[in-house]
Amino acid sequence: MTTHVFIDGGAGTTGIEIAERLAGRPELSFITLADDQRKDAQARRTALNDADVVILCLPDEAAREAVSLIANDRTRVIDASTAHRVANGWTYGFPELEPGQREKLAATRFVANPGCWPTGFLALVRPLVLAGLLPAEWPVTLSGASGYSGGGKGMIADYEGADSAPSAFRPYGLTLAHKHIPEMHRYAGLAMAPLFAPAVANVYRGMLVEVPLHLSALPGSPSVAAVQDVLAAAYEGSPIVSVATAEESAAMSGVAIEHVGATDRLALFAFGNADSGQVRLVAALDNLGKGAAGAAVQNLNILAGLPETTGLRL
Ligand SMILES: NC(=O)C1=CN([C@@H]2O[C@H](COP(=O)(O)OP(=O)(O)OC[C@H]3O[C@@H](n4cnc5c(N)ncnc54)[C@H](OP(=O)(O)O)[C@@H]3O)[C@@H](O)[C@H]2O)C=CC1
Ligand SMILES: CC(=O)N[C@@H](CCC(=O)OP(=O)(O)O)C(=O)O
Repeated sequence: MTTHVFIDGGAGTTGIEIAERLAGRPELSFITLADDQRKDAQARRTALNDADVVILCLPDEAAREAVSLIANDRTRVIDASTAHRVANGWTYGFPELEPGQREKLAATRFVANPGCWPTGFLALVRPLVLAGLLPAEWPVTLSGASGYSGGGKGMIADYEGADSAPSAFRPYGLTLAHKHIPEMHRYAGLAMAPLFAPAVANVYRGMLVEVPLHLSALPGSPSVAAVQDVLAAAYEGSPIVSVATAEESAAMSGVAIEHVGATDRLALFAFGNADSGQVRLVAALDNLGKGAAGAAVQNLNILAGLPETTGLRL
């Protein structure tokens, strides 16, 4: 059976990446709009209602509008924006979040694709909370750097425009109220919202997310090896998420923002020091891969009952 797919916002950075991943898949057919129709509400309404699955690659307001234009009880939605990530009636599109999440996604009509930063953060922190190694009450901080394509067409123009003079490394989110905090707070299962210190780097794509922890101050003073074991067990057998072994991490002198390249992989590390009882948890991903388009395609596969990695760049 053919699944009819409409990518609303298909001319944008994430939409183009998704279309590239879906091209040539015989089990899918695509509804497309001419360039002069892609922001026309009537044309979008028709496409949104004709599709079996729509993937929204739009600013938040346009994503909310798209959902309001759906007037049937059949079309399923994968929203790449921030609009519905903590909204009632939506299922968070991170299948690796915890046991059972994949099954919830397979059964839902409305999927909220995670933000790129939360993807790295939740992959590192959620298993530790579930295992009881990190108490829910613990104050957690994350920092990191993103490629500038994370800011979509607008930020790409800022970095690549003829008159632009981009900074090599630029911390932002300085009001400590970044739009990704609510989803990180909720889905990590933390009592306190994490303190988030993001930065944008002068590279097109790629992302590093880091969570430092004083293990010696945690209840029971868990070892670096215990952290490593929990992460390895959480993603054992995953074709997408990898956890470097202690030996692999010990042999590394750094992690590049380009570590996974333009793929849909998510690579996790626990760099620790047993003497100091400290660990730096690091996630490396492509903000446009597992951070956006790869996750949307993974979710589409789950909704359609297809092998989860079909079309992914691994
Ligand atoms: N870039 C990333 O790394 C990630 C992005 N996301 C999210 O995905 C969504 C898309 O982001 P991104 O692709 O980066 O953004 P872009 O700015 O690159 O693309 C957005 C697209 O939406 C189009 N658009 C805007 N308003 C409307 C409308 N009313 N009707 C139809 N089309 C419209 C734009 O048109 P036009 O071309 O004319 O401007 C553009 O093509 C956002 O919500 C973003 O936050 C999520 C995770 C990561
Ligand atoms: C570098 C940069 O600006 N990145 C974006 C996040 C991109 C992303 O994850 O998209 P959503 O906006 O859909 O969550 C930001 O921090 O707002």
